[in-house]
Amino acid sequence: MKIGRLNHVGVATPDVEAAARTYRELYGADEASDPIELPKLGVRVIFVRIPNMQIELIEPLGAASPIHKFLEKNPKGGQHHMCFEVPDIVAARDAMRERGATILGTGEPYTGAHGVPVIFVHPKNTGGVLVELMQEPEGEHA
Ligand SMILES: CC[C@H](C(=O)O)C(=O)SCCNC(=O)CCNC(=O)[C@H](O)C(C)(C)COP(=O)(O)OP(=O)(O)OC[C@H]1O[C@@H](n2cnc3c(N)ncnc32)[C@H](O)[C@@H]1OP(=O)(O)O
Ligand SMILES: [Co+2]
Repeated sequence: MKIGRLNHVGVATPDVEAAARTYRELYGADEASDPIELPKLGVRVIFVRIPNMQIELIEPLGAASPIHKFLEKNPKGGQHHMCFEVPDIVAARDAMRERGATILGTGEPYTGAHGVPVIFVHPKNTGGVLVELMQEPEGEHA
């Protein structure tokens, strides 16, 4: 198993609309989704679409949000994770385990913000970088 395309970089922020405005006004990145609330995932998201990848702006949603603590430590926000596509998320999870990595949560892939299954690998396994792996969307390389 080897990781594929960088699908998105996750950026945590206290305010996804304000952050999207910055990417539009400072960098001309003017293709962005409306805010999307994902209560089961504990985040509110705006996708800023740039060529070949996205910036996933995420703000906490609900008391149990997984990014609360991150924003306590980084009140203005910051780079949060990188997400790579894999052809088979279950095979990828198994390979990560075989290679000694810690899969976060229950260890089972679950549906992420793109409607496909994802897993997260603990930052300690990647030199302090939180890595998300996501099932390659259907027809990606059609
Ligand atoms: C899934 C929907 C969407 C998508 O793309 O589909 C998203 O990507 S939503 C993104 C938000 N969801 C997640 O991040 C889920 C996985 N994350 C987690 O389970 C937690 O955030 C976790 C365990 C990575 C950290 O949780 P927390 O900060 O509450 O726990 P700790 O303080 O114990 O952290 C342990 C250790 O990790 C360091 N840390 C925390 N967050 C990050 C980060 N984003 N990047 C790098 N390192 C991080 C933290 O500082 C601790 O380090 P230590 O040296 O032990 O103090
Ligand atoms: Co993500």
